[in-house]
Amino acid sequence: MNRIIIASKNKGKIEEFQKLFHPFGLTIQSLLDFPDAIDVEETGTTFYENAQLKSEAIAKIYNTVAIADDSGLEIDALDGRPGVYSARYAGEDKADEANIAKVLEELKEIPFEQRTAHFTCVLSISAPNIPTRFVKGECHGLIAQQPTGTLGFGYDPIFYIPEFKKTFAELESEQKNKLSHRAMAMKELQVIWPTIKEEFLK
Ligand SMILES: O=c1[nH]c(=O)c2ncn([C@@H]3O[C@H](COP(=O)(O)OP(=O)(O)OP(=O)(O)O)[C@@H](O)[C@H]3O)c2[nH]1
Ligand SMILES: [Mg+2]
Repeated sequence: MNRIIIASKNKGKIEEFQKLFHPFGLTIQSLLDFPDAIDVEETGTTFYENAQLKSEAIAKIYNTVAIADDSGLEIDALDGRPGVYSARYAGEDKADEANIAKVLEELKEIPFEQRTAHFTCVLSISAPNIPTRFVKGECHGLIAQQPTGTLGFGYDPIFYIPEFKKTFAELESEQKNKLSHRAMAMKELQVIWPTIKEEFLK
């Protein structure tokens, strides 16, 4: 079995995974290829719990290897918010602009150098009747005072990387895919991939 399903409906994530999985030489599908796919309820309180809910549900339904990504932005001055609630921070319709506006409003009194934050990405890998495995990645930066850039998705226009003097939304996908939280989690996945391949892709 050389097909895996990314248990996600987020177009931004899926585009990144199509590139990040390129070296693995696998056929990558996502829930966007299955228009009737269920919405797995994210009832967990951690990235690990939510990723596991998504990958286990999809692995079971499609009888295949499924990888889920649960990720979010953790801002120090906001005690880690929006965290696991990043997608729906400003409401159930998951609107990126409204989420950004809410974060900027909450941080308006906080000086730039104190706006430290990081993205976290937890990937869970599931297949029927095999215990789920996890990898995690982080990427650290600062929250900008206004949105800049048009690339990427989510909070990318306000996530500023001091090393590049650019937000994620100003970086080409090749650059973001070298340093992002998702890229760091994929690096870990690459390390355990030989074992997983033996166990999961029989
Ligand atoms: O600027 C960003 N650049 C990123 O690289 C990134 N990664 C995650 N996020 C935010 O965190 C939520 C995840 O929530 P989440 O893991 O539940 O995903 P989701 O609900 O969007 O899709 P799904 O994979 O669950 O179908 C997303 O919606 C985004 O708001 C990002 N924002
Ligand atoms: Mg989600």
